Amino acid sequence: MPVGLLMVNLGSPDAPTPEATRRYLGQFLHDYRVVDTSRWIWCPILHGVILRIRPTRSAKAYASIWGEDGTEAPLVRITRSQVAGVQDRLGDAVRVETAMRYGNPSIDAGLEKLMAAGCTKIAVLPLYPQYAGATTASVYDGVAKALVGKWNVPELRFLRDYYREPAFIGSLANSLSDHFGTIDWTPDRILCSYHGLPQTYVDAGDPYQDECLETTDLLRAHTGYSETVLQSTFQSRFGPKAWLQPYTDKTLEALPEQGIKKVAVMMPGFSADCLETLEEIAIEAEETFLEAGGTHFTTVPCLNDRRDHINMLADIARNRLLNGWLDQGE
Ligand SMILES: C=CC1=C(C)c2cc3[nH]c(cc4nc(cc5[nH]c(cc1n2)c(C)c5CCC(=O)O)C(CCC(=O)O)=C4C)c(C)c3C=C
Ligand SMILES: [Fe+2]
Ligand SMILES: [Fe+2]
Repeated sequence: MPVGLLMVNLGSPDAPTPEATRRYLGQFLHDYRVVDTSRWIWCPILHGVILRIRPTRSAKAYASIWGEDGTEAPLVRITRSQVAGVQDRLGDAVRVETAMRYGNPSIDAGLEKLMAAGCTKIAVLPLYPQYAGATTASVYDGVAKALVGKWNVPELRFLRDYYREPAFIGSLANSLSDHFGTIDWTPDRILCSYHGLPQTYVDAGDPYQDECLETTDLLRAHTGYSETVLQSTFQSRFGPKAWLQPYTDKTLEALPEQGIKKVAVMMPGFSADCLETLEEIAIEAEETFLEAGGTHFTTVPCLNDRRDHINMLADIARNRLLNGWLDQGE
């Protein structure tokens, strides 16, 4: 019997339409790990305002980045490619499946496939380098929920984070130098832009901010870039509360005034390109920076299906999740 590996990312709408985006956002924004406000307060806001307005706006943004073939969102397509690469490296003893925390292919469907293939041991690899309650822990919840009511639950292992892996930091550094090989100018500043989180979540004990800042420290140590050149910022603010700072958009607006006119943005918290990297940064943030007086802007692609990234994911699956399981002749 093979052992199972479920690789999980956040998820996207099934299509870049307001209806599909409403379904996806409705599932996403009902997750307590994502929005912890009392449902007496949150549900009227969510159903009465957000799910009426945001799906149309978000669907337009999704349409601007949806692939040429139009079948799947970039995040889902890239995750499938990562899964195929990891499957290739791990061989037949491991059955690897793709899952999304929200939308499709769902965690329920991924686990069903693995169990139907006879996997009684399943490892879960959330594709988030840094832990956050809103992402990694939510995957734990999604897996637990999918097993409610099952008589025969598999043996389970989860990966919590992998930002400290030298091969992860090495892949980020390689992706940066590969990308710089494609442009004919040198950035004055490189932003490491991480998805934000409400400040209250971090105050309550979420270690996400520390793990992001440590990722940038490790990358500085690896590349030799100074604190002034390689800087951490936080993007994708949602709602009126304070989120982790400095904000990426505000930083980009302010940099040209300080004489910093050539900027590169990389996103070491995203394992695959998605709406937040391809639209918010590569389209919106570039526009913000150039309008504020910047002259050169470039977005470094996420690690996606780069060979060093896939090798790293296969290695951490083998060494930190599947260790011991593969030797048992299962
Ligand atoms: C990488 C880590 C992520 C964290 C941490 C995270 C927290 C978080 N996100 C929202 C709200 C939204 N995020 C949205 C998209 C989105 N978020 C992540 C990753 C993290 N989110 C990814 C990879 C994506 C892209 C999905 C895609 O289909 O490409 C969206 C939806 C898009 C939109 O309408 O703008 C929302 C909403 C909150 C509230 C939160 C922390 C509490
Ligand atoms: Fe609701
Ligand atoms: Fe998000």
